[in-house]
Amino acid sequence: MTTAAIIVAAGRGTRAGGDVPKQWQVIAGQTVVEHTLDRFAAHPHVDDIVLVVAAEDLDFVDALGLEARATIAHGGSTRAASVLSGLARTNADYVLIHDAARCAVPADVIDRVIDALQTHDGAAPALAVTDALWTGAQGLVSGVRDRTGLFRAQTPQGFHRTAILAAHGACAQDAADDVEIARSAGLDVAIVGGDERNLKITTPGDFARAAHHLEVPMDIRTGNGFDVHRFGPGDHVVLCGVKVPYERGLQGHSDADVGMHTVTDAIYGALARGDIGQHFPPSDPQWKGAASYIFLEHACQMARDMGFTLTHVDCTLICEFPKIGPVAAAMRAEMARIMQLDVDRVSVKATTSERLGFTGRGEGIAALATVTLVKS
Ligand SMILES: Nc1ccn([C@@H]2O[C@H](COP(=O)(O)OP(=O)(O)OP(=O)(O)O)[C@@H](O)[C@H]2O)c(=O)n1
Ligand SMILES: C[C@](O)(CO)[C@H](O)COP(=O)(O)O
Repeated sequence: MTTAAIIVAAGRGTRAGGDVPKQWQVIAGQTVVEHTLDRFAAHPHVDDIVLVVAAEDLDFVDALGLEARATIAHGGSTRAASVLSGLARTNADYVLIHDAARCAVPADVIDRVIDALQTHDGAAPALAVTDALWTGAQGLVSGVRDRTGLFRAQTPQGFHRTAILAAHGACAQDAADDVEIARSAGLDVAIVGGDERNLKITTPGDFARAAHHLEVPMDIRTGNGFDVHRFGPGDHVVLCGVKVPYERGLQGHSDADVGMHTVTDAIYGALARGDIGQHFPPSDPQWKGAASYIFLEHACQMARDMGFTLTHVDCTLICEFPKIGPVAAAMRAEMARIMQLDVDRVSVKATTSERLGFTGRGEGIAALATVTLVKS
């Protein structure tokens, strides 16, 4: 059995307000329609998607490249007409008719509708009314109604395609939803569990409520860096942006700031965007003697451009001399300034290698770094 989602998005959204109809407004990083498409595209039992849009909204479809994500159908002046237009564009066995404006529909609601279609002509999610129900007039409560057996209807409303197509054909007037049309044709429609997150954006306040339910997956990345520079003639070294007097200097094409290079490489690593040599080739004369903050600022800007926030940096310098302890606070402050980070998110520490190896013999300085980047 095949299943198609028919997402109706041809309304004008008059109650929601805004410069464009609600389904084309952006919440949580993308348009309402794109969130809704994501939900159905990610569902393992949905084989096909038909998106029904108003003819005057085709520019949005083009701009967002939605033809690549769904079959596009043209909507009508009523919701029922839009549904009928969508039904004409699929041959699937089951159809799930869904409001584009319910953009946070959870996958298990879709599951329950599809499951119930194995034993019913139709199935739709709903929530039992739990609040007391009153009638009112002139600002006063005029009566109480029994809430027993009352439900708040949601979508997707699922049906055997041929059955709902025939029901629409036989229904002369508009209806609130497809369940009403199905029932007027005598189809049995099962009620399955709905979900409060499956709200329909209807009024302006609903945008923030829906955005709250859209789970934007957090992307957390760590990157590591390692670098070595050899000692040579000189009277100071530059480490993590701080000039430290010493009897020798570090050799390198740039200012040889081994700490800053290591952190820069760690950021490129977390972004999977190569390394410092790739962005600033040693063969390029313009970087001869360059201050290394240029490299670090480039990596930080690249992270921002890719939507990441740098949240933490830990850099370890490995050397016997010069002693790092007295200048570590200045190094943290300078690194934090360049990276636009709070200083309590920047660690610079040092260790010796117990006089072992090239760092132990005082031939050079090595540095290690770990950084954390977050996109949410
Ligand atoms: N002629 C129509 C009317 C509505 N819809 C769609 O049906 C869903 C539910 O309708 P509703 O929330 O009432 O949307 P609008 O008609 O756009 O809202 P309003 O009544 O505030 O103008 C929405 O996704 C809407 O885009 C549609 O495809 N075609
Ligand atoms: C289909 C529906 O979402 C069920 O709750 C609803 O009927 C759509 O539109 P309405 O105009 O807000 O009733």
